[in-house]
Amino acid sequence: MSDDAAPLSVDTAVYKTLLESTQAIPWRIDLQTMRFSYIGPQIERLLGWSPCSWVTVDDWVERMHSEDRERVVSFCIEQSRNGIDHEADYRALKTDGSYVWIRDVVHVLRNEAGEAEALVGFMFDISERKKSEEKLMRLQRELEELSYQDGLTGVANRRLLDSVLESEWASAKRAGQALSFIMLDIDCFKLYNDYYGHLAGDDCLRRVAHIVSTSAARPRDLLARFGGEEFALVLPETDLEAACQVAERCRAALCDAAIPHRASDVSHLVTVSMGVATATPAEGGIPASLIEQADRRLYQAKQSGRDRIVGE
Ligand SMILES: Nc1nc2c(ncn2[C@@H]2O[C@H](COP(=O)(O)OP(=O)(O)OP(=O)(O)O)[C@@H](O)[C@H]2O)c(=O)[nH]1
Repeated sequence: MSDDAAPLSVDTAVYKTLLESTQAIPWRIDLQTMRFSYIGPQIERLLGWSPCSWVTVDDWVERMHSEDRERVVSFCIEQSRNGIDHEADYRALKTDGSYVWIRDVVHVLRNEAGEAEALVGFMFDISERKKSEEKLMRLQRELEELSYQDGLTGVANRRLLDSVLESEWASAKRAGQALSFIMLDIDCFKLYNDYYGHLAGDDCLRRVAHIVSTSAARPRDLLARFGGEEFALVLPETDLEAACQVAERCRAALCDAAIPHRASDVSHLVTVSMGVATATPAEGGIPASLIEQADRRLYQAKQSGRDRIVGE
């Protein structure tokens, strides 16, 4: 601006016009009476409530989603009492019963003596932003789930198995309880692929995964694809005898499913071999030792003819 420019005339009407032409909705609350001394007319376009229906702070509180109310109101009261500018996100009720996400940006106004005398603020409609945030969070969750899932069978993958085994090992150690692990391998699966084709092999893997998952049904039991045609079951708070019973259930369920395997050396149906191991984790032990033991027993099951369970 040049030195000889005319001074700007400060006109309340100009400010009012400016304020009321923004997307954001301005408001003012007198701290002594806790009443609205002003609210922009835009509020009616956004929520449906006419400006004259915003009388006291209770109108603001009552038109807030009940799930947000306690958090937002206590936060805003606390900040206002301490004379701190603040922001709060909440869902505001519309006259049609739906809700709009609002971000309220609040500034504490003080008198000349420095005492807080009013709150002024702007309400911003952040519904679109919230929708994008929620979508992003949903995508993130899906991505997380996918990164722990075996793409072919839909059961947990090796990564999730390792992390669950680690945490179950720690909790078994704390509680002094048994933790069991079953390693399960489909018999003569190479011959299955050779005979029926790789796609049928994939389908067989999916069916076996489903059957085994229904045989170990406690909430903390975990079935994972260990790799190739091998699956693993983590069974917390389960001793060897109970784990062998779970293994037996898997075998019986597979037998009931009667998936043909004409090329098998063992049977005319798909069969599995299993190695079962149990530990009561102690100081110094590691989860990998449980996998190794189950793997050794699985090898014994294969060596001694397949279609069997070795648990000791
Ligand atoms: N269809 C399909 N086959 C797979 C997959 N992953 C591994 N395999 C096959 O599984 C077969 C495993 O063969 P082997 O390790 O020789 O074991 P096996 O033929 O089951 O013999 P035993 O375990 O000794 O009874 C191989 O032919 C792999 O190609 C998969 O995702 N889909």
